[in-house]
Amino acid sequence: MTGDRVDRAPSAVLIGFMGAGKSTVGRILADRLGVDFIDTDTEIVRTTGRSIPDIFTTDGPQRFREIECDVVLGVLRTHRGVIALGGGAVMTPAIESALAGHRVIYLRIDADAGFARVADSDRPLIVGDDPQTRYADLLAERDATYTRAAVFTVDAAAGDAGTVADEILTELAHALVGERVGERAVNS
Ligand SMILES: Nc1ncnc2c1ncn2[C@@H]1O[C@H](COP(=O)(O)OP(=O)(O)OP(=O)(O)O)[C@@H](O)[C@H]1O
Ligand SMILES: O=C(O)C1=C[C@@H](O)[C@@H](O)[C@H](O)C1
Ligand SMILES: [Mg+2]
Repeated sequence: MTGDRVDRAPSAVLIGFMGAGKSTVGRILADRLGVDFIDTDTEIVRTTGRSIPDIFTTDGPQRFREIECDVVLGVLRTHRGVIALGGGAVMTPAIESALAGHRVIYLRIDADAGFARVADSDRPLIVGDDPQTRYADLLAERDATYTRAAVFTVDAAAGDAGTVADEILTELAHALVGERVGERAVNS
């Protein structure tokens, strides 16, 4: 990354499956870095004036992904703080491509721990018959994409949300040193 790139990029982008803690940890991370936090799911609700379950059930998953893509690409262009992406955002190829070169962090959760965190929620992809199997299948389908899109992976069940945020801070410090070394090599 050049110096200009670092100045204009978000500080960090959190990705991972439903319940990994992107929204919760992202807010703490932003606070500790002293930067703003934005959650693209919240941004979708704010800009459409509708709930995510409503968009999914009324307009369908494809329309949700189109809205999500517009929101995420816009946020990546303009936000300088920490960004938490919706759990399925990276599965849209245009979003995965747009993440290249950013400090993308995969919060990895296993299926049992992750499902326990979201079982009582209204997340539209885990309603209906046998949501636990659906959760595990979808996570297995997506894991390789999350891993590929990320600069590093953090265990989302390493401790409470503050502990996970601290893990990320440690890894980010290493990544930043790598970026600075890369910059010096480019500029020398
Ligand atoms: N490290 C943690 N330990 C225990 N519980 C956690 C941890 N991180 C998050 N949680 C809890 O798990 C639940 C889901 O967290 P959160 O909404 O942040 O996940 P998410 O990754 O943003 O999910 P989604 O993709 O659906 O937006 C919340 O109740 C949150 O308090
Ligand atoms: O994993 C997913 O596909 C989703 C996760 C949530 O963050 C929301 O973006 C929505 O419920 C879809
Ligand atoms: Mg979230």
